[in-house]
Amino acid sequence: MDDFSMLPASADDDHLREECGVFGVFGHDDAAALTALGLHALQHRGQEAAGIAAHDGRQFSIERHMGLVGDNFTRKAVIDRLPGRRAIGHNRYATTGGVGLRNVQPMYAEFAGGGFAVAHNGNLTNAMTLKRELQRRGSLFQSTSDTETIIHLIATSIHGQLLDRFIDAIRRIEGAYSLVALSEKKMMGCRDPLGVRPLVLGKLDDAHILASETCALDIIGASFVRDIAPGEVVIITDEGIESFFPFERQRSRFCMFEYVYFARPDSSVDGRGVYEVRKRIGAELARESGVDADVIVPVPDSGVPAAIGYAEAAGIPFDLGIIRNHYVGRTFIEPTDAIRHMGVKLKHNANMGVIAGKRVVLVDDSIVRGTTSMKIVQMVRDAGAAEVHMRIASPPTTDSCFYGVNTPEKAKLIASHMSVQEIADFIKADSLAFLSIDGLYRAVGEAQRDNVAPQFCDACFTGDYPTRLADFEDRGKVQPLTRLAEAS
Ligand SMILES: O=P(O)(O)OC[C@H]1O[C@H](OP(=O)(O)OP(=O)(O)O)[C@H](O)[C@@H]1O
Ligand SMILES: NC(=O)CC[C@H](N)C(=O)O
Ligand code: SF4
Ligand SMILES: [Mg+2]
Repeated sequence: MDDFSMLPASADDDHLREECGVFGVFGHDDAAALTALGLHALQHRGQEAAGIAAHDGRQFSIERHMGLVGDNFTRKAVIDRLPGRRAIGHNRYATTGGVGLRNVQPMYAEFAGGGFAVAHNGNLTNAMTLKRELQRRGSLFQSTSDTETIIHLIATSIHGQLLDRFIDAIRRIEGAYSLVALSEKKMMGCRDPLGVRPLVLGKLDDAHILASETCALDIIGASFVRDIAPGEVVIITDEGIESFFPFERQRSRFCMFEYVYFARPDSSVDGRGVYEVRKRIGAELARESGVDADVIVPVPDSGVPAAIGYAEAAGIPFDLGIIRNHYVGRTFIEPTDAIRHMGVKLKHNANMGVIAGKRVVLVDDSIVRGTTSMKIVQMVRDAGAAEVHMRIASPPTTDSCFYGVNTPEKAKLIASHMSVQEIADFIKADSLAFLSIDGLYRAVGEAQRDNVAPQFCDACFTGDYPTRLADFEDRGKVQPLTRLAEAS
């Protein structure tokens, strides 16, 4: 039993988790197969479940499965069940509602005007509030996901045309959303007015493609056309592509953590190459808090580009002093404390030859609860390091995300209640330093953070949320809205 609870809700896991990936193809004979490939490239954004909805000009077909794309969408029989030249897909890591199949996307509904499927990356901060209102007016929800709210808002809109109903719906939701949707005649894409989550437009022959990141265009050989702009709605039909801006223009607030951790390094999101930004982050870190050392060692995988940038700027050799087991996923779930403590060893091991007798600088992208850092510092010491210095390629993570990244609640974030020195003592490092917030802004090409009108969302480092958090403020007053066990 669970309610329609808004994150942070991942009380029992260790790390920053993923978010979601969205993908869509309009106008290609192999639409479903291309979507499966796109989702495979976006697998790092969500590993709990995946789904594809296709349309063949006559009817919709949908396949939604728990687990990885590679385990569910590689068989020809599955792809054959998704006929048509249009398809959208989704990789999920839950942020609102449980992990069960009924919350897996794309979500599908039948409106008076026809079928409609939608895939959402992000998290709505007023979904619970809207859901209560919609239920009072008679809406019957089938899931506990925030995304379903969008469907009910479209269904109950007073407007006639789907585009007007869609715009009506997105004007009522708050928070972060990159959406890809499919109706009988159109594929639609949009980003929330602050552009918190990424969405790019691509082209493959005559087909239009929408994807969370450019790595999903690369895998199918599509060319990158442009980013969808914050607050933009694109409508793709057989006649071509049209663009609408239904919101008042405001300064965008793209998620800084996409650059720090989430996006794939070979992607470009919101106009910047992720790998280059991460290397610049590492260089800023070296300039801000350099230390005498013999070797720079990344904590794989996400610490690697920053460590390369650090090593280049510091003029100290880079080496792979920690090896990662690739058969442990990015989000290995460790259900108990005892197993959790084994967890990091399952994933990482020290490469003794690189470390023994050396003064080591370890570079990781972030510290969430401190579990990874503590284990890795110990591992490197056990491998014979003379000194172990930890350098973190982002500021301390002090606040939870409400915009589609599954973070532990604030109290579980080590930096919410410990100073840098206290964290250094906790992880038993000889020294510890985080990147400054202005260092992070410099790495993405800004002179510094504009504290009056910040150029990015950086709320997990600053607590400065770019939208109101209606549901969270309401928490405690809200009764559970489902009696159905979440797993079903
Ligand atoms: O302080 P903690 O709670 O231990 O979390 C921090 C770690 O979590 C993330 O890595 P993760 O192992 O999730 O993924 P990665 O392999 O992509 O780096 C992040 O890169 C840090 O290494
Ligand atoms: N991480 C995400 O982007 C999740 C999308 C949506 N909020 C869900 O929980 O399904
Ligand atoms: S709070 Fe952090 S992770 Fe969430 S959208 Fe903002 S910058 Fe990204
Ligand atoms: Mg990591």
